[in-house]
Amino acid sequence: GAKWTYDGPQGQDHWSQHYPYCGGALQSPIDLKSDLLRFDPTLRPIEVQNYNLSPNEQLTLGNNGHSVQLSLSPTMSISSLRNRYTAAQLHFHWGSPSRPAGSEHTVNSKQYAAELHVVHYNSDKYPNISTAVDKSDGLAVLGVLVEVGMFNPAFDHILKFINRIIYRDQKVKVPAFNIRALLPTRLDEYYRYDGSLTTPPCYPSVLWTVFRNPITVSRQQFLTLAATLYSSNAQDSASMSLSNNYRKTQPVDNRLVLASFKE
Ligand SMILES: NS(=O)(=O)c1cc(-c2ccccc2)cc(-c2ccccc2)c1
Ligand SMILES: [Zn+2]
Repeated sequence: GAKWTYDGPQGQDHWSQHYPYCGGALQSPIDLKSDLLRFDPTLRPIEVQNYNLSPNEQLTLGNNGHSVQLSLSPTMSISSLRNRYTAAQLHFHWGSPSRPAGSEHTVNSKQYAAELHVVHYNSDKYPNISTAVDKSDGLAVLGVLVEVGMFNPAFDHILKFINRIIYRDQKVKVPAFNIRALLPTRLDEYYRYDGSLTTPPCYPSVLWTVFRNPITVSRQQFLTLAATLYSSNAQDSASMSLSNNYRKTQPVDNRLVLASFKE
């Protein structure tokens, strides 16, 4: 589709001109405000299957100009939802080297340094992700807030290859690793709401699960993520840094935002 950016003339305030859903209802991300939350005791712990991939398996790490994304094995899934959701890819959103605040979801207006999204599609109902992406029960995304703190060994399985994909459309095969290690320890504490893709075409097709507890990466790891990639391709004369690739929080309107835990 038409190229879109996070800032400038094709920036997020203009997305709806080419992508009408971006100006519609059920948009993501949102601010997860305590006084909005409703505790729901029926929300079960998230159960993932086969996230512990073998290093003999290879995944594709790529720079799509808007984020760094890692393809995932179709043996991976979420098994605790009404339907089975099969993993497709994971990617990140982050701030900039000078401003480590680039998460998409915020908690009581606090913006974290970055956010990890693990994208799954409803494989009980749809044959592949392309048919699922615009269906109201099509996608389930696990959101993980990222803050700067302790070094994260799992995150380094991605970072050590990032200088191979500095330009848009560059890809590299990397050994798989335990993707579960990128999630927080507790999968029983999370926020849950109906939302959308946070990038164009902004389809309102995502069952969002944002874990309460952030993961940490070291300051050096954050700087590597935020300062290495370009959104421009190798041929472009003017290189554009890939940073601040987060959408601003959207109106909650009359949506229910559930929490699996009591504050
Ligand atoms: N942020 S997100 O989770 O809502 C998201 C989901 C998917 C997505 C991916 C596969 C199938 C279906 C949806 C793609 C992106 C994306 C990010 C950067 C550039 C382009 C697209 C972002
Ligand atoms: Zn995302």
